[in-house]
Amino acid sequence: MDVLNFIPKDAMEAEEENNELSMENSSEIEIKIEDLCISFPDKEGGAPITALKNINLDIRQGEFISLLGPSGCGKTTLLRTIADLQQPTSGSISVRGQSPREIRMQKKYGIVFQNPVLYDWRTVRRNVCMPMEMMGVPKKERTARVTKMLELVGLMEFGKKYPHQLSGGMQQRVGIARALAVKPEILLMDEPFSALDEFTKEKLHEDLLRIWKKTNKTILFVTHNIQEAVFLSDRVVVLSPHPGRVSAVVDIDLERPRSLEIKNTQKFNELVVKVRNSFESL
Ligand SMILES: Nc1ncnc2c1ncn2[C@@H]1O[C@H](COP(=O)(O)OP(=O)(O)OP(=O)(O)O)[C@@H](O)[C@H]1O
Repeated sequence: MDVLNFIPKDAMEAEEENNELSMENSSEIEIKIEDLCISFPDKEGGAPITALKNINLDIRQGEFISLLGPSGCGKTTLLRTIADLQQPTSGSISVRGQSPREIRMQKKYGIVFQNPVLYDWRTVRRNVCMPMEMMGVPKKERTARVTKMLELVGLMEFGKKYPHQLSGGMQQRVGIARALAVKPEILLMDEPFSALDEFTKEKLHEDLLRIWKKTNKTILFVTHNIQEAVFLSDRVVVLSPHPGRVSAVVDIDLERPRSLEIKNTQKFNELVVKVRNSFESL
C-alpha cells in the first residue's frame, strides 16, 4: 500500500460530519492582527531588534494562509505570538474576539512544528493520544479519536509502530494527527515539511489540502518556499525582513481542489512570479 497516497474517504467524511463549524461562517474574521510590533532586547546591549513592525492582517475562518519570507523576517515570531507563546510589544491580536491566551487555554490551537518531536518510547497511537491524556479526555473517546485521526492521515496500519520505525514523512503525519486529535479550530504549522524530500513533500501537500477541506480548519502555514505557499494557499502573506513587515498579501485564485498538475499551468507560474516580485529590501 502506498501509505503516502492513502487517505480513506470514510475517515474524512466522518471528520467532516464531526466538524462543529459550518462553511456558512467562512467569511467571518477569525484572527485579527492590529498594529502588531515585536522587539527583542539585543543580547550585546545594543538597540532592540525589531522582529515585527506594524503588522495588520485579518484572517477568515477556514482560510489557508501562508506566511512566506526569508530567514529572519519574523514568520515564526508571528506564529508564536498568535499561539500565545510570545507577547506583543505593542498592538494586539484577537482570535474570535478573544485573546490568544484564552484560545490557547481552550485548546483551540493545534501546532505542528518542523520537527514533530515524537516520544521514541511511545507507539504511534500513544503519541497521538498524549495531548488528550493531558487534557483528561476519557479513555474510550481517546481510543476512538486516535483511530479516526490515524485514518485521516493514512497511518492506520502503523499505530503500533514506534517513531524510529517510520520515515520522516510518516513522522510528520503523526505530528499532524496529534495536532488534530484535540479538535483544534486553528492549525498553526511552522515549516512542517521543510526537512522532507521533494517527493514526500508534494504528497503531503496534496494530502494536507484534502484534510483541510474535510475538516474546515483555519490553517496558518509558515514557509520560505514560494511554490509551496502558492500551491497550498488562499492567500500568501509576504513578509520582508529588517524589520519584519508585510510587504504584500497575494490572493491565490487558483481553482480547487488542486492537484500537482496545476504547477504546470501558466497561471500557477505567473502567481509564483508575482509573489517573488513582491518582496522588498532583500
Ligand atoms: N527570543 C528571541 N530573542 C532575540 N531575538 C529573537 C528571538 N526570537 C527571534 N528573534 C529575532 O527576531 C527576528 C525574527 O526571527 P524569526 O525566527 O521569527 O524569523 P523567521 O522568519 O521565522 O526565520 P527562520 O525562517 O530562519 O525561522 C530575527 O532577527 C531573530 O534573530
